[in-house]
Amino acid sequence: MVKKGKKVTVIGAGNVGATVAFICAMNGVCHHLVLRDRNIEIAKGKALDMSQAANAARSHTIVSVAEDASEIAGSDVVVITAGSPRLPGMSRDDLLMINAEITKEVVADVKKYAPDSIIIMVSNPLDVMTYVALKESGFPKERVVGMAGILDSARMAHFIYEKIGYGAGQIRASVMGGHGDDMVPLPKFSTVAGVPLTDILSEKEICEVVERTKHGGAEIVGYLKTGSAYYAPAKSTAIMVEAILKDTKQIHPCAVYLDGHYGYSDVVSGVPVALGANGVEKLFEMTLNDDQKERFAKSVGSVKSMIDVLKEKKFFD
Ligand SMILES: NC(=O)C1=CN([C@@H]2O[C@H](COP(=O)(O)OP(=O)(O)OC[C@H]3O[C@@H](n4cnc5c(N)ncnc54)[C@H](O)[C@@H]3O)[C@@H](O)[C@H]2O)C=CC1
Ligand SMILES: O=C([O-])CC(=O)C(=O)O
Repeated sequence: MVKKGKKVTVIGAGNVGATVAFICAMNGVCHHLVLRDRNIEIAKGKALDMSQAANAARSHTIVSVAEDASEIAGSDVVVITAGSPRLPGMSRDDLLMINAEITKEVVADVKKYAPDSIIIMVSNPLDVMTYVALKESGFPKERVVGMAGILDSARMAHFIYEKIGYGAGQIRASVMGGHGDDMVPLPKFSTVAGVPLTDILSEKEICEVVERTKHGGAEIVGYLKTGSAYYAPAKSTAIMVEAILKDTKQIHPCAVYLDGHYGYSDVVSGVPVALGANGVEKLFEMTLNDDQKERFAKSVGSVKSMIDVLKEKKFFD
């Protein structure tokens, strides 16, 4: 009997989505990778190009296009990157209404054709879109998870490296909270090969790293002009896909539904979770000091206020 292979669908074959697909195809993370986009021609061209790259890489991953939504059936993981990116001068929150409508539309297909999948949400504003995906799919909270914390932590690690000039690849930075201007970098939980960051950098240098991390996305938008970052976002997303498909149960910061955790309910925010075959296998509640609690409260509050805007507009009815 032929064993069923792992299937990953990426909805939104733009910069982030296509790069996620490319990384997964090159690394043979799944057997079948499906691209879906409202622009079918672009998706077809990219799928063909990637299929040829997979052959060059001797990867077993088959890349195809779902011209009809029904072709996403049987997906183990669905990555949603459909939506508009921001342009210079915009905040992620400015994408709220346009991307909420797109998310609602594509999640309806996921609910109908891939009801047993795990959704990895990427579109911005990330925490609110993860909430929208959860509510519109009706999936258990463990099967809807947003990508942001791995990216924000990687950015912080890079900025730490730029300050100290050594330890590349050994820096473990920690960021929690929402993926917005109020995100919560945690220098006290960050280390370089186990050496606390607070023993390596001065308070002023740490403040500079924290501020640059908070605006890490905008910095890249400022250079690219026509959209936002995609290499680090795509790699961060592929790490989540792999953790789920390989059932690694490794701990990553991800955006998940809080149900009393850290004292918050009915909201999504970034916290450390173990990812595995069931999606979010475990959520970790870290002991925060007063400053960290205050910053986390502000971040959760920003996400809640956007969810309230959607509720006021009767978006979920
Ligand atoms: N969570 C995070 O850390 C990050 C989130 N993002 C977000 O990811 C999203 C995608 O960014 P990019 O790939 O750079 O944008 P992009 O514009 O390159 O790609 C978006 C794709 O979505 C497609 N699309 C739009 N509506 C659709 C629909 N209804 N059905 C199917 N496909 C649809 C478009 O045709 C396009 O190909 C943006 O919202 C961006 O803000 C980007 C980087 C990091
Ligand atoms: O900055 C943006 O708009 C895209 C994003 O979320 C990021 O790169 O962190």
